[in-house]
Amino acid sequence: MSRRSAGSGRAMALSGLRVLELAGLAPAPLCGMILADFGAHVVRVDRAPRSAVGTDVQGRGKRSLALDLKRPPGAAALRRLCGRADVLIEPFRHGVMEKLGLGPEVLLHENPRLIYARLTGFGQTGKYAKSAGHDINYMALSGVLSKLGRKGENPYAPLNLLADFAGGGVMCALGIIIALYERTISGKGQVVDASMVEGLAYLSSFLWKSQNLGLWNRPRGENLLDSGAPFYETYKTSDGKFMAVGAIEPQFYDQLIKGLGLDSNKLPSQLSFSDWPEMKKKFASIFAQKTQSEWCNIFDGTDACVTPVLSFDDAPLHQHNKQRSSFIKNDQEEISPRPAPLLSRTPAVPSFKRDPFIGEHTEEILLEYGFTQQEIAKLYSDKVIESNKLKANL
Ligand SMILES: C[C@H](CCC[C@H](C)C(=O)SCCNC(=O)CCNC(=O)[C@H](O)C(C)(C)COP(=O)(O)OP(=O)(O)OC[C@H]1O[C@@H](n2cnc3c(N)ncnc32)[C@H](O)[C@@H]1OP(=O)(O)O)[C@H]1CC[C@H]2[C@@H]3[C@H](O)C[C@@H]4C[C@H](O)CC[C@]4(C)[C@H]3C[C@H](O)[C@]12C
Repeated sequence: MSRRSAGSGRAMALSGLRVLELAGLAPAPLCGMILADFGAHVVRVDRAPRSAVGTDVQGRGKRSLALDLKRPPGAAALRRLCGRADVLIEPFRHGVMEKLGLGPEVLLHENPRLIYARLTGFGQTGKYAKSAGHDINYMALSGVLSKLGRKGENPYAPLNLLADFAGGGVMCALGIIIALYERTISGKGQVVDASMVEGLAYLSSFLWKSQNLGLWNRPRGENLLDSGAPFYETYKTSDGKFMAVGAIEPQFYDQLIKGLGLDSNKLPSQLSFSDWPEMKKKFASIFAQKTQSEWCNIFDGTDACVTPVLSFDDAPLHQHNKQRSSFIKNDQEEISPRPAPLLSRTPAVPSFKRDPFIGEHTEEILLEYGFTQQEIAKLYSDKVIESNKLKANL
């Protein structure tokens, strides 16, 4: 397969890599989208019979094949596809793939080079391996949720960003890349058991390993980085917007104090925990006196570590983000973040086309993977695959 991405003419880091992503909820689609953004040929294997609408809003750069895995010819078709793929991403709880006869021992036996990535909440073993769950449950089990939240309040889940996407989608992509690198040496594939509980726990290594520093020994919401400190907080401005303050180091804290028009000689020391609640009130009353843009005029260009809290409407329009083209607009005028990180020679070149409809590429994918027209016709007549050309052409 070409080392160049279709349409862009530029080489991408993962060009030529064949990925099969079994359609799932949120984390696996992100994992597949990252690989696609960096040049992999990602096929999303959707369910047939297909539902009226898909749930994948992260289908950028992917193609869709609609296949009924519950029927033996459908499972057999996936086995054949896996025979020619580099990576399989499966997002079901433990046991589902085995029940379909598509467990790792089967697929790796047929293609020993396959990277079989299993992206789950609880992992492949253990008491909860077969239990349903969502981001908040995985966060809870990792220990991390207990650290999140304001003083006196219940633990608070910051959307489904941490377990689903950081500990799940991104960690799984990392596992796949590590396994692919190792395959260049051994020639062998392997199973990646990507548990979101463990992915997030690993991500929180800093919290675990800094416990002896005394950074977290106060109750939730009363520590340095968990909204306890006045210099690591958000503050409302006079126009109802917010500023984010992260002035941790003394030299940056001094600049914060200066920008707020305060005299450091008349204030308690920065790390006087008992004064933090009062200092917060003081900072809040000062921030409330000016608009967000007035505060930006004061703090931009300083090292006070003060930035505006931007809405989704405002973030793409901010001068800094515009200067780096940090957000992109696709052919449907939808705005989303540009893939990160930026690679100097082989950056990601995200697709600007709309996401695929379920089953839009069924036939072309099967042909590409070596199925004959007769075999495809049989799969159609057996109702094992579906095509969605009509909708795609509307
Ligand atoms: C954004 C919303 C999603 C929120 C995410 C949430 C916060 C999360 O945490 S996601 C992470 C969930 N956990 C995991 O992924 C861990 C691993 N997986 C699991 O544990 C489980 O899969 C499960 C618990 C998540 C689900 O369990 P379930 O019992 O359903 O599934 P499994 O046991 O795994 O088994 C799967 C079965 O399916 C069969 N299968 C699979 N593929 C095929 C196939 N090709 N053919 C045939 N059969 C197949 C398989 O064999 C298994 O069968 P058995 O059970 O018999 O063994 C979004 C949630 C809803 C979205 C909205 C909605 O969709 C409507 C709109 C749609 C529109 O397009 C977009 C807007 C929407 C409003 C949409 C918006 C968002 O996407 C949502 C809100």
